[in-house]
Amino acid sequence: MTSRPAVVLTGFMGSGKSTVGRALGALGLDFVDTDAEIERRAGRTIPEIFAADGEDGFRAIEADTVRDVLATSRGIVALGGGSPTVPAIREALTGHHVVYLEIGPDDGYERVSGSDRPMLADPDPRARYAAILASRVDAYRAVAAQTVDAARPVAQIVAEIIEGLPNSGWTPYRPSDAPLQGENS
Ligand SMILES: Nc1ncnc2c1ncn2[C@@H]1O[C@H](COP(=O)(O)OP(=O)(O)O)[C@@H](O)[C@H]1O
Ligand SMILES: O=C(O)C1=C[C@@H](OP(=O)(O)O)[C@@H](O)[C@H](O)C1
Ligand SMILES: [Mg+2]
Repeated sequence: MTSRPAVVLTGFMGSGKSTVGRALGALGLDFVDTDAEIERRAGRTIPEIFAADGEDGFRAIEADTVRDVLATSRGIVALGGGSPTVPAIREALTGHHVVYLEIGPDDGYERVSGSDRPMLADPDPRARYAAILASRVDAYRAVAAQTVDAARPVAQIVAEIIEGLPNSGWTPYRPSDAPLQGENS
């Protein structure tokens, strides 16, 4: 049993951190989405937190929550897209198996357009999406141990992440691992 999360997912909004994290977790580990954990702790939605406390207020809650989750999770953790921009979170990510789900501005925007993500509340959300993504790419790469092309089906992304796990990492349960009846007789 590792003493850390098996996988920590980073990447921009729409790269599929929450979706891929859930799919990885379904293979046999706990899954924590730090945004969901923020909402649970605050008793407010992320748009409500941004509206009341601004982005700085949200980042402060995010820093506390992510640090706690990294210290306690032994499973799959999906971060919010802005986590690697927060110095305290970057520091806390040191030594973790961080996987960067890489998505381009067109593919990524198609997935989140029309959502209520507060960072995209702008008269030109497509341009804002591209601008924030460009400003964060270096931060994602800096924290990542593995980079995966996220513009592909979820099953392929999951398979590539499993292949990239360090030896000491989690070995997912696959039904094909189970001995066939009568195999050893
Ligand atoms: N690999 C994928 N292929 C197609 N659609 C995807 C993929 N990954 C995520 N999505 C869809 O994109 C949207 C955003 O995904 P989500 O997991 O919330 O991203 P993130 O947590 O990185 O912001 C969701 O509607 C989800 O179903
Ligand atoms: O990129 C960002 O700054 C944010 C991304 C969101 O998470 P997802 O990346 O899961 O959409 C959420 O944490 C918040 O709205 C801020
Ligand atoms: Mg998410």
